[in-house]
Amino acid sequence: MRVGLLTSGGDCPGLNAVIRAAVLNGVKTHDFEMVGIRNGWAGIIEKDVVELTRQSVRGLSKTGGTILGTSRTHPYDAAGGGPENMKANLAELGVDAVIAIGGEGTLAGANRLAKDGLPVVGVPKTIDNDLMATDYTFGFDTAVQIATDAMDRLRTTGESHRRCMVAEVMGRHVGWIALHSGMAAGAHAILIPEVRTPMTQVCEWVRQVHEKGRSPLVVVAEGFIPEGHDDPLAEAGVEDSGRPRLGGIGEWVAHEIEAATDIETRSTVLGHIQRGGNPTATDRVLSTRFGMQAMNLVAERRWGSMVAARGTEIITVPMSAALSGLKQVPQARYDEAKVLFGR
Ligand SMILES: Nc1ncnc2c1ncn2[C@@H]1O[C@H](COP(=O)(O)OP(=O)(O)OP(=O)(O)O)[C@@H](O)[C@H]1O
Ligand SMILES: O=P(O)(O)OC[C@H]1O[C@](O)(CO)[C@@H](O)[C@@H]1O
Ligand SMILES: [Mg+2]
Repeated sequence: MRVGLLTSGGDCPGLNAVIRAAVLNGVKTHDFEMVGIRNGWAGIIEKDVVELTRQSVRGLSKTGGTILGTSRTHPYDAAGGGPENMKANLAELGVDAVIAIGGEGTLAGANRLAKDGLPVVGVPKTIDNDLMATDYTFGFDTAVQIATDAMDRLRTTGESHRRCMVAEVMGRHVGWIALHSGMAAGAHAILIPEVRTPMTQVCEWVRQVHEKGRSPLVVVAEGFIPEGHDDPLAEAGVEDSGRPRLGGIGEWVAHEIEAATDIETRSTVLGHIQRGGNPTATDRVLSTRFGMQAMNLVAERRWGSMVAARGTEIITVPMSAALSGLKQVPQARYDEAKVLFGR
């Protein structure tokens, strides 16, 4: 069999480790030939592929980004897309199966294509960790580690000046990165999209900490919805696809805190730094196990299914299971963290 791999949606540390593991397992266990499909679904539409050999994936698991490139090309709406065109292109390229590595948008497309008769299996990815049907996605641990390191640094400069420091982290719809990095760094308040924490409460926590002679650290997820607003702040506007480009909440929160408490406050946006660079060891292991198992699913012709993590096991679930909603931070997890807020 000749198997194509593609990465689609935002990049994420661990994508290259998935590619390497899938290729090694495909070649060594199943005697498959492997090709990389460039730039997500666009590579099938444009018939843009590259041979992947054992040598070409050597040393990849420790590297960030994706060697295949990525895009947000829509497999149905893009010119030249649609299941019939894509089937014909795969046949022309001699590709018998596709492993699609992506988030909920990519998996929705992959699921639809599988229903329309394309031989596709999925691998879930996102730093946000918001996909249902899997306990964790690779990239999340790396993002949390980067954010925690950054907050440790914010705390030493904050303590020196007795300032309040606000860190804005990624998390479009859910607050997993904010919750875990904030807890790891000993934050005095964590604000997430799932919980409408009032600013009076945040300012109270900040005051309590400052009165004890400490520098308060406030962590806010980019998707946190501030009081008086119906949606998260998107100061950079809206993309062509209609998706808001989030950002600005850290500055908003800092301004509110300073105005209400008179405590000098600074904000930092961690942004794409959280998605760049080498994956942590934990993410390399998860990605490697996902990549190997995805190739086993191809060998079993389990089209429409995807790999997932449950506890310490790698399991197989229907792709539709990842699309039934977002995996939000449960209220109980937020309440648990709240005990640590304030003084
Ligand atoms: N229901 C759908 N059916 C087919 N294609 C879809 C669907 N939803 C989204 N897509 C396509 O998949 C692309 C990838 O989705 P998206 O941009 O949300 O990234 P993702 O894979 O979810 O990763 P992330 O959001 O974590 O960056 C979208 O840009 C869009 O072109
Ligand atoms: O890289 P882009 O297209 O600006 O996307 C940013 C979004 O991607 C993610 O990193 C992952 O979905 C979100 O946390 C963030 O809102
Ligand atoms: Mg998405």
